[in-house]
Amino acid sequence: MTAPFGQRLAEAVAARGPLCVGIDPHVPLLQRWGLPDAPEGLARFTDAVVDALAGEVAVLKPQIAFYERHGSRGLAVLEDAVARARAAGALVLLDAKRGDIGSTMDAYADVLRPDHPLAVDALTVSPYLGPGSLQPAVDTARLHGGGLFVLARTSNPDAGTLQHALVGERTVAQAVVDAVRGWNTPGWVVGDPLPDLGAVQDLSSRWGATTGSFGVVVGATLPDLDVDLDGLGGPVLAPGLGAQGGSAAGLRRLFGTGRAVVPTVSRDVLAAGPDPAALRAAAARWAAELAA
Ligand SMILES: O=C(O)c1cc(=O)[nH]c(=O)n1[C@@H]1O[C@H](COP(=O)(O)O)[C@@H](O)[C@H]1O
Repeated sequence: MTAPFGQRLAEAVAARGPLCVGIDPHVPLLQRWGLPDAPEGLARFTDAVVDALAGEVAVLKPQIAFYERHGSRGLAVLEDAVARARAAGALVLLDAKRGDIGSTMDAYADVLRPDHPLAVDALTVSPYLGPGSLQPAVDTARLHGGGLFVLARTSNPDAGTLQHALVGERTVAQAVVDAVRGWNTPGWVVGDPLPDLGAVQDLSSRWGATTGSFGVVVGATLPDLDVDLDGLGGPVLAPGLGAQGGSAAGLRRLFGTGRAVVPTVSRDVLAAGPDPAALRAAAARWAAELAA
């Protein structure tokens, strides 16, 4: 029986630090590496990143869009890379931002099953259809020790247009965070009143044996933290470092040092390749800056 994702993530972070490196084979990056924008180029890029970093960082986050654009051959590259990354000890968070009505969501969530061809440890999901639409993914994650990261306050400049909108007295972003807080609380189901904060405070938001398997995405680019993450009970994925302008100092200002934050960088590390030592050095630089 696989241990819950939150526990496995906390262990990986204790062993390797919290940095996640995104695998985003952009066309400009392929060109920079001298590779063709074709499945062969994609495979060489992905293999180099996995070989250099899967034994080093806690989490690798391949973005599925860059593989889908090469059709079935691109997906075959991704399947192979995911299996090799996990075998080398990295947790794989598939960045696919899935979200749909329950029956379809159920099928999307199958990627968290161990017998899926693309079996991963965790998946990014979108709550646009309502947090309740994600319940099948929550159930699958619970059954198979998988994790979910739900988009709450994303890193893009336009994010506040919808995420700051009010539902009742809360922002949309806060409603998403509160739903995830519920998923990290034993026995809570969508539709129940929100758990009393006191009841979840012992579910630490810091790294540890009680780190929950359900996390939120909050961009490292935000000027201020405008959602209340207290009692979340799970990890925060923080993208937007480097290429989008986010910095280690900004991350500390947003989250302090007490939260279970997984900072994630793609282009700013990948641009250092294809030399494996240079890729490792770029990841190590971010890890050191974030730890400072
Ligand atoms: O879910 C994500 O990973 C994500 C959420 C978000 O709010 N912003 C964001 O940039 N991302 C992803 O994180 C990666 C960021 O890449 P870089 O800007 O190159 O570090 C991309 O794959 C984005 O799709």
